[in-house]
Amino acid sequence: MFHLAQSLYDQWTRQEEYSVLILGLDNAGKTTLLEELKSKYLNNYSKLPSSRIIPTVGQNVSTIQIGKIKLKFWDIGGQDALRDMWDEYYLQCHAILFLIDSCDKDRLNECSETLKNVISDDKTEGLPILMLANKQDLQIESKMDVAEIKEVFNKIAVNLNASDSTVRPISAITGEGVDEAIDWIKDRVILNKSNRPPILRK
Ligand SMILES: Nc1nc2c(ncn2[C@@H]2O[C@H](COP(=O)(O)OP(=O)(O)OP(=O)(O)O)[C@@H](O)[C@H]2O)c(=O)[nH]1
Ligand SMILES: [Mg+2]
Repeated sequence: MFHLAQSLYDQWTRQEEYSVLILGLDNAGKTTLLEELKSKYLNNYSKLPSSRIIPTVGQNVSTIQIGKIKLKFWDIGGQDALRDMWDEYYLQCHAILFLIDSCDKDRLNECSETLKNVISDDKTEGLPILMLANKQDLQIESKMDVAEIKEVFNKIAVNLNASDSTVRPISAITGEGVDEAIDWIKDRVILNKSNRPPILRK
């Protein structure tokens, strides 16, 4: 009887945990975004100043609580030589955040080809993909607006049959658009949970 009660209690108190991969070219702002998430959603966390964020070789991981679920973020290095390792994470994740540097027109092609590789991998099939047009706070001439970025990136997602995707503006530095991005991800991983079930944590 005790064991039954214990197992029911365990089931009620367990929380669903979903993994979210943060991908994008080097310099897109992935680690800056993770820092912003930690400072917004973790108690007593002081954000690293931008000057102390260095290019990622490997990964940074952090878990935040959003309502009743946990979102575990994996920020992976985006340098060319590191991108071959991304696919090792695909089967374990529940959603992808793909960051685009809105001010780097010169690398738009490299960026879109990189996204194509991610979406066309069988292991990402059916995953929600949120494309974030980052660095919207910068007021420089070369900045692409969200409509321009949508024009390129929505087409990629549609042509490659990404099941659920959208493009949103964001600034990882000021935090503008971050709550909306998290809401989108939270809703989508829950909607997709029969395809990619969460891990249950005590
Ligand atoms: N103005 C502005 N600068 C940003 C923003 N996000 C990131 N940056 C800057 O962009 C540069 C690269 O940021 P990172 O967070 O290190 O980029 P990353 O995608 O993690 O790069 P890798 O680790 O090499 O893959 C840093 O100088 C950041 O301060 C943003 O929203 N606005
Ligand atoms: Mg980084």
